[in-house]
Amino acid sequence: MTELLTAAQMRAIEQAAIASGEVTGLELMERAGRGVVEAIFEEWPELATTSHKAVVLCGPGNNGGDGFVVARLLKEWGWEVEVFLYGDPEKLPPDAKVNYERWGELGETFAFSGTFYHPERRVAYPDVFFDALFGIGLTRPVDLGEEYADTAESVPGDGLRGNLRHVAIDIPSGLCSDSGKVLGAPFLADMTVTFHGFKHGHLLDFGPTLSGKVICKDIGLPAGVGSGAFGNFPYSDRVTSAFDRELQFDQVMRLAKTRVKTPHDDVHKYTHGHALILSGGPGKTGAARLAARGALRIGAGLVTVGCPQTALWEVASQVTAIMCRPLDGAPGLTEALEDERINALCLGPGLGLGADTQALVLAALKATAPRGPGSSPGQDRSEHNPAAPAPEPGPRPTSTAAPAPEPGPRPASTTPPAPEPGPRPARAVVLDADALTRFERNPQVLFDALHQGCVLTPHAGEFKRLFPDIAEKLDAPATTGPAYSKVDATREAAKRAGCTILFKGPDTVIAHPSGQCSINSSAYERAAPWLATAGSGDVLSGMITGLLARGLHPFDAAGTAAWLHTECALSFGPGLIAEDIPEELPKVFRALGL
Ligand SMILES: NC(=O)C1=CN([C@@H]2O[C@H](COP(=O)(O)OP(=O)(O)OC[C@H]3O[C@@H](n4cnc5c(N)ncnc54)[C@H](O)[C@@H]3O)[C@@H](O)[C@H]2O)[C@@H](O)CC1
Ligand SMILES: Nc1ncnc2c1ncn2[C@@H]1O[C@H](COP(=O)(O)OP(=O)(O)O)[C@@H](O)[C@H]1O
Ligand SMILES: [K+]
Repeated sequence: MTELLTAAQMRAIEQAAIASGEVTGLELMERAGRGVVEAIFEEWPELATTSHKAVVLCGPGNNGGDGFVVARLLKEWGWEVEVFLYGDPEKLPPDAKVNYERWGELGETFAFSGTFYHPERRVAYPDVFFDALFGIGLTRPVDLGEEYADTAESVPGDGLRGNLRHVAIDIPSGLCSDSGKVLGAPFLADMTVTFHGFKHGHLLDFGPTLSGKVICKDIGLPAGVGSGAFGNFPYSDRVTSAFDRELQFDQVMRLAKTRVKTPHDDVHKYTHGHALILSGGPGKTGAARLAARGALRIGAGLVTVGCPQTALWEVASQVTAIMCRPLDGAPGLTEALEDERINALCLGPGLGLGADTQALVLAALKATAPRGPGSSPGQDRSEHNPAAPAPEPGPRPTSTAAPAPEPGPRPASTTPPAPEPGPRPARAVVLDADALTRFERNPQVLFDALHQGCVLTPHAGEFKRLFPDIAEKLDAPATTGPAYSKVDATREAAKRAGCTILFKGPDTVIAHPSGQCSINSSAYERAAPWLATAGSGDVLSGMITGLLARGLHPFDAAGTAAWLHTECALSFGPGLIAEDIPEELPKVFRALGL
């Protein structure tokens, strides 16, 4: 599992390292520049063999300083290098100034004021264009004139680029490192070389589109924000992601191994939980059937579709391993839930927007709310307190399988596993689609009934209906950096709702009211745009429900299901329809060695 950094966290880590006396800012800058050169030679080995040409556009801060280091190293390697500086050399911060001067012993720096034209310009057709304009210090929109915009934004293959490779240092200029939003004219990179850790902005929103491919170079800072040596941020401030397919032996993998597979011989189906998926009426049962298939394939011991009597034959004629039962309205649901073995519910897909849906949701939440002192609905709606210690793992529900022993050795992780964000009640509920939209007029009614065993899975439209003020902040065009991000929005929503929220999209963000947060990125090597197909969200809801039935904590269930959902899409490939997702799970499990 990779930990992602905000600009402020990156600065705090750097400053702590510098203050400790172990490293200087100048050394870090040298390593950063060296990392960029290494990365381009690794990516394009042909660049390392013969002399090539580069243009480096440096900005007024330390990102510009990295650019001067790159210029010097390439010149020493025998390249022709042309350097432009946007800003006043006298005002460069100290480390950048030193590197400006070091470069000055090898070559000239041309002032960039909106044009790359210069009478003495020598490098007519560069092989690499380096963007060292702005990094994590971008505070306002980039506006450097049309010539810059043309150079920065030209799309690969449009004839302007030819063999010219665009390389962004740390983060493409114009991309907000915390939110992935665009501030002014953005730089469109073929490759971005970042340092120490990926930034939120590499994964969110426009981040993947603008970054091209992100390579992270170690610059000798202490490993991982969770290491405790420096940047010892509380869990409530951390964001993790398993976006790199080679990082499979991470927390997601461990969870999948220990919880999806149970290595005991004496288990029976009820030890794997019983999921109940509620369906809409005749002609509207497909979504619930998709969810049910997801729940069963991911490992729930039993899955029942509860539907109105009028839809019973429609459901019964199309399911086999999945059971179905008539279940009319809230009284019917309350009665069904007298069977305490039902430990996970899913409401929303195909449920419709009638009054019944609201009553069903409220009945489900009432019947599943944890009982006993200190466990009333909304108990997780705690105030965000970065100084608070990480929450202790809570007890597991008794009706589920005992956790399996840790799997065998795994590659060294940069961080210790995160503690679980508080206890979960014995019964958990996933609310999706119509179960969310039904509360558009009065979300507070829903929030008052939610409890910490719930997971809400809105897409952007549903999110806006429940959290219009938060969505407005998120959707507002960025005017300053760091801008409000999908991570900020999902965390704020989770705190307000008092439960786990999985905010869907290619950059799915999962947040718990404690602040714990992860991003399931379907970008870069995990890009699977064919997941945007009717019903794929229904399957995801079912997969989360299945993992909840297996006893996972809502935050873990949501993250693990989202990750597996993307894995299924990658494994199947283009042409996928929602029905294919659950059917691909066995193959994905096998590939994971389960
Ligand atoms: N501090 C360190 O020790 C290290 C920093 N490194 C580099 O330093 C970068 C961060 O440096 P800085 O904090 O100096 O920030 P940046 O270099 O990203 O930019 C900050 C400067 O740009 C100006 N600025 C911001 N947005 C602007 C806009 N739209 N138009 C015009 N000017 C604008 C600011 O006023 C400030 O002068 C990182 O991204 C990384 O590349 C690396 O060398 C690693 C070590
Ligand atoms: N471009 C994309 N790349 C990867 N996954 C995507 C993309 N767009 C949407 N998804 C995922 O596809 C699913 C769609 O869910 P949803 O919008 O609820 O659709 P439906 O209601 O048809 O089931 C979500 O899991 C979402 O994260
Ligand atoms: K940059």
